[in-house]
Amino acid sequence: MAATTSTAASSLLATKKNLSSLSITSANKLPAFSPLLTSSRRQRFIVLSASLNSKPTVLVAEKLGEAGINLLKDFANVDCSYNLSPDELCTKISLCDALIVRSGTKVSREVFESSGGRLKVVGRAGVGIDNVDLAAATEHGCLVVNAPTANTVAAAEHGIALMAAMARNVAQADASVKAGKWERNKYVGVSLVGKTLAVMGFGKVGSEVARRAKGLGMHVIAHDPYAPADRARAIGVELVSFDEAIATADFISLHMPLTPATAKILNDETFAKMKKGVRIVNVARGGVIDEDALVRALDAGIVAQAALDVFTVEPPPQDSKLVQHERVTVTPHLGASTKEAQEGVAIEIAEAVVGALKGELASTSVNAPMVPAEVLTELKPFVELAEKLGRLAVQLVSGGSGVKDVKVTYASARAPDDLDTRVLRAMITKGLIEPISSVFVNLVNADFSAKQRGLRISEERILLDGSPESPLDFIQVQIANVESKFASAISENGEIKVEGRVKDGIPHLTKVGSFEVDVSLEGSIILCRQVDQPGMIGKVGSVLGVENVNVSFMSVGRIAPRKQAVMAIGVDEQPSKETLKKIGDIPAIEEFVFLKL
Ligand SMILES: NC(=O)c1ccc[n+]([C@@H]2O[C@H](COP(=O)([O-])OP(=O)(O)OC[C@H]3O[C@@H](n4cnc5c(N)ncnc54)[C@H](O)[C@@H]3O)[C@@H](O)[C@H]2O)c1
Ligand SMILES: O=C(O)[C@H](O)COP(=O)(O)O
Repeated sequence: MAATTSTAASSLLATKKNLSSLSITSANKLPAFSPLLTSSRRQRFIVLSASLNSKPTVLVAEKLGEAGINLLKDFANVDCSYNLSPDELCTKISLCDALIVRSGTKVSREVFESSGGRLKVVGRAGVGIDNVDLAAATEHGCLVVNAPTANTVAAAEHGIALMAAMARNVAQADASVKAGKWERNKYVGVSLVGKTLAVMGFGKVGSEVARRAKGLGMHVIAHDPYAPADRARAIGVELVSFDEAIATADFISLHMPLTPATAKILNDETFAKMKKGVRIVNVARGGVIDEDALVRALDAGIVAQAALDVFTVEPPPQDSKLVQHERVTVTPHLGASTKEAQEGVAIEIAEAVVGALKGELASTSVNAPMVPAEVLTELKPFVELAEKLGRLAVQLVSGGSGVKDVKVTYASARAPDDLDTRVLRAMITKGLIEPISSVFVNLVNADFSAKQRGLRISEERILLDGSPESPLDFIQVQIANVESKFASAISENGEIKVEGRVKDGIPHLTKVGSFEVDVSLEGSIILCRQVDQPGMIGKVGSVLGVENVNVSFMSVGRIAPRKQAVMAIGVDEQPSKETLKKIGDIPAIEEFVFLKL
């Protein structure tokens, strides 16, 4: 199934190469982008199985709830292979369309490279995606989705459980009783009520921890540079600076993602700023704490106790000083491990992966724009228009011109923040790149692919008066600093210009250079410039008719009667080279180009 005939939504992720430029002047000289992508980075196209009759294959590399597995099986071949070594994963992946992991599998660049372009989606059955090389996924056009909500409560409950257990020495006392001791004085704890808890990272888990801690009578403050103050206020939590949070807290609970900015955010320097006797809970990621520094802070008495569910290396070495420390309570990354959370996560991720394999946009995508379904439905014909304008524009460029600067103009009566153009830009990029390279472009890798080629795409809005019922009036694509194989496509300002609109749900080409035309963007198009005179439509039409090429649409745009005109002819079939030559031989035809959509 060609991308041009797939649904708009499926063409966003499932894409098909469509090498298509053909012109009598330079049939094989395609315009070069600069710098060119090295061939090793080029990707093969895969048609997702929804458009073929075979089922896709999903590799489930870590234990997933049964409900999720069943959902996957309805749509795909499911290979549950746990505990694969990195090499085994790389070997298997070339046979898989999707991969589902939890936190225990490293989805490295090698995995994407080994997939040979077949892997279309990685599903992280949980929140943290620090085990997935997102940059590599994006470069390979592989969508990454996660299951961000189903384990929130489980993680928050585990954080609270660890905090309470730590404060009352539950784990240590349990071990002591089981060892035959009865040490009531040794395990006197501290109370939670009235204590200050600093929640570091006020996202989904952090907010739920804060809510519960307030219920326990704690004074809760939070630090999160990106959290809205009104959400914190609504829960009765004050947002404070990092330094204030760590300096005033009796308990610090970590709930931020592991990123370059948060790695080892608790270290010697920051421990030194804490209140003596502070207690630390970590159900986020081990890497946010410098674990050696934590041992030093425990030994120095700065940190009274720590309760840890996560570690820099999992499982941690058995002789880890931190794990063995008598004032440290540990669990083996159990935050998300409740029956309820695991069923929820399994369903959430299975639905996201199946949706992505069907070419739908995922609402939990991590490396692609998340566009609500209703917005996408409204944009659907414009998505198609955008890709086709990109395809047409680039095919008008003379070979060797080096496409670098593309300006896209959206004319709309909608307010700028009421029109999400990310999908449109991605589709224009796809249209610009695919006809002249072997790279496939989708919503995930469009910006990356453009950047790789030094292709600068600038966007501009024209705000129109009137009713904003339709999201867009027209889209214009201009390519600057290039020569055209069809000189009439160059507008007054010296740029290749094509413009299109959606009419009755169908994308139309409405302007080429300075010439107004009107041809529906279906099939392919022949553009001819001729001297405006009677009989031209008939002459070209009869050449095509003799060759059994069906004309779907014809439109003539002219500057003035009997002067130059551009004729746009929509054709269902691709005319042979001989047919195109016969059109070129018609005396009044000054130039023409065949463009494949
Ligand atoms: N132990 C487990 O089994 C378990 C279970 C669920 C989640 N988690 C982990 O918990 C963490 C939070 O998960 P979530 O679902 O709440 O994610 P989330 O994205 O909803 O929240 C993370 C919050 O951290 C904030 N943040 C980012 N950088 C920060 C910084 N430098 N300082 C302070 N805050 C910062 C973000 O603004 C966001 O509000 C993640 O690391 C996740 O992987 C662990
Ligand atoms: O980020 C998460 O969702 C948690 O750390 C859970 O990880 P898990 O799926 O490996 O239990």
